[in-house]
Amino acid sequence: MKIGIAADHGGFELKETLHDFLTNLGYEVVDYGAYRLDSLDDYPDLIIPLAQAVSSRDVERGVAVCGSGVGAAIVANKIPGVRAALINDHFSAHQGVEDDDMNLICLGGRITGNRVAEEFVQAFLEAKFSGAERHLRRLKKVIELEKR
Ligand SMILES: O=C(CO)[C@H](O)[C@H](O)COP(=O)(O)O
Repeated sequence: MKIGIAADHGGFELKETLHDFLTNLGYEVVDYGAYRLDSLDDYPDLIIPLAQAVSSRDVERGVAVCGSGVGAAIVANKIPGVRAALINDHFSAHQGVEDDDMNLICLGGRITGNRVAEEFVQAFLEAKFSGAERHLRRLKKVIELEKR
């Protein structure tokens, strides 16, 4: 599975940790930056290219990190086809995929510790959309909203 990853300075160190973690698990990781710690970088400049890659299916899923994960989630969800969520618990990391077909996970580099973040990301990547009729019905309504 090809995974995209991106972070601003608030998430840079966690992104580097997750990049190594995912590579060691055998995922192909595409890094959309930042490529160095720069306290003046702006999360939209890093997260938008990642979200576009998820939307165009250049990568199958995305991992976005900023200081809180909030800005990353806000901007990623502006890109049609992206279903992003800020994740702070293990249940939502997989349930968001199983029920809602979440395709981009957002994390707070200033909130979530490295090992916990690794567990969240692994749960996210190993989860699959259930395809249950009620979830498909709701997903179709979300997709319809994007077309308005
Ligand atoms: O979490 C974030 C957005 O949601 C940013 O990483 C955070 O706002 C950056 O703050 P600063 O420029 O003060 O380091």
